[in-house]
Formats: sequence, C-alpha cells, structure tokens
Amino acid sequence: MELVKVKELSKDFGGVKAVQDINIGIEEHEITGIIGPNGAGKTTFFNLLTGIYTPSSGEITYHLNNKVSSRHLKPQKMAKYGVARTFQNIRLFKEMTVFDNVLIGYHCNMTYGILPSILRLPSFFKGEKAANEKVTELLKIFNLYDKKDEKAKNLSYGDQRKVEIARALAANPRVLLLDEPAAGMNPNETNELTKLIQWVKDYFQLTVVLIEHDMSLVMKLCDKIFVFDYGHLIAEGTPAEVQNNERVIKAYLGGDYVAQA
Ligand SMILES: Nc1ncnc2c1ncn2[C@@H]1O[C@H](COP(=O)(O)OP(=O)(O)OP(=O)(O)O)[C@@H](O)[C@H]1O
Repeated sequence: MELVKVKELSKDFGGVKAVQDINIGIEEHEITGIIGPNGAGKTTFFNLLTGIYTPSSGEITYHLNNKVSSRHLKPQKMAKYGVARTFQNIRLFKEMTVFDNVLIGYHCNMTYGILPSILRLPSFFKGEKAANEKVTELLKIFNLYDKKDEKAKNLSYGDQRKVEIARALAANPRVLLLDEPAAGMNPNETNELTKLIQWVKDYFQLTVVLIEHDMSLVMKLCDKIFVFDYGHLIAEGTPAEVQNNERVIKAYLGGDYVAQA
C-alpha cells in the first residue's frame, strides 16, 4: 500500500528549479532511498514532504490515519500526523542532556494539558512515567543509555546523529524521514547505523525514507531507490536496478562505484 503519493511536484526558487515534476509513491513498511548528486533537489524534496516548503505546483498526499495533503502540511503538525524527520545538519539542543533531547521528541504525544502539569494531577504523573519509559527504551536501543546525562554537545558526531534519530522515534511516528543519517560517521559507525535502521524499522513497523550519499548504507538497506538529478527523477528501482542504470551511472555513481558494488 502506498503511504505517500507525490504527484507532479515542483518547487522553484526564483529561476532555480530545485524539484521538477516528481511523481512517486512511497510504499508502507519499506525503506525508500532518495539519492542523487549534490544540488539534485533531495533536501528540497524532504522539505516539501514535511511542510517546510510549499510546492510551486503539484501535490503530496499522506495516507495515514487521515488523508493529509500538501496544503495541510506544516512543520509543527507533522509529528501529530505521524511523520518525524532528522536533518542534514544535526539540530540538537547542545546544552541539554541526551535524555532531555529525546524527551522533547516525546512531548507531542503527551495527552495531558498544562493544567494537570501545574496542579500535579495523576494524569501528569502517568504521562511522565510513560515518557520516561519510552525515552529509556530508545536510549537502550541506540546504545546511548550510559550517556543519558551527558550534554549532547559532548557526544561524538555519530552518537549525536543517533540521538537525533531516537528523538524522532520518541514521537511515535509511522513515517521516519532521515536526511543523511550517516553523514560524518566512520565505516564502523555507518555499519552499526545500517543495522539499527533496519532493526527499528521492523520493530516499530515504520516506513522509512532516507537521503544518503553513503552507497553502502543505501544499497544494503533500501527496498526501493529514487534517483534525482537537477531536480528531475531520472531513475527508480531496486538497488540492483539502479546500480545498473546507465543514466544513474553517468549522473551520479560513476564507473568506479559499479566496479566496487
Ligand atoms: N532556499 C533556497 N533558496 C534558493 N535556492 C535553493 C534553496 N534551497 C535549495 N536551493 C537550490 O535548489 C537546488 C537543490 O538543492 P537541494 O539542497 O535540495 O539539493 P540536495 O540534493 O539536497 O543537495 P546536497 O546533496 O548537496 O544536500 C540547488 O541548486 C540549491 O542551490
């Protein structure tokens, strides 16, 4: 079943056509990769998917609990719809602890309002307990529990990326969008992350969409790959299909990559 349908989607910035006439469907419970050279339009596409940008034309439709289409997409509403994301440039609260950074992701799940918090009503304590349990579970999954009281800024780059993913998962999403999750990671960290993404996808029954330049991660993880170049969709298919696509080889991967793959 298609969870996200993108129809004739375009985004212009003045004269720059960042995304042009994209038509794709994202299947539920699959890992979908968006790849392409620098400037191909991948991040712009994510920003359209999460309501940061409004399309110049075309439409995005999420088939979640309710049908949600482009004109209702707003960044602050995405978590409520069941869509969470991470960013290419890590956006943690650097002075806050690892635990509190992940806890923030949970806040949109809190069912009690401000009054129960102020009055310390039972619903407040119940909510706090559930939040603590969820954050603890996620930190253990990401092997970060020992670092829960560290300030985020003191963690390695790889660990900061994991905190960001854990924070996105704390919102209990159905769709997880990862913008270059392995950027800045060494090969061991990338390998660990590759396994983790697969694991959390299965465990939390997620639909994952990721942008990534690291081809080892993309080729191992993705069920389907869409290749962008100059804002256009130039190819789509399984990792094997995409690797052997002439247009992709020319535009992006290069002959060397195919030899390694
Ligand atoms: N806010 C903006 N204003 C003007 N131009 C923009 C804006 N955002 C992106 N662009 C332009 O749109 C094109 C696509 O950029 P985008 O960042 O989406 O590419 P990308 O595939 O994510 O690249 P990278 O892999 O380097 O992150 C580029 O030419 C970029 O300069």
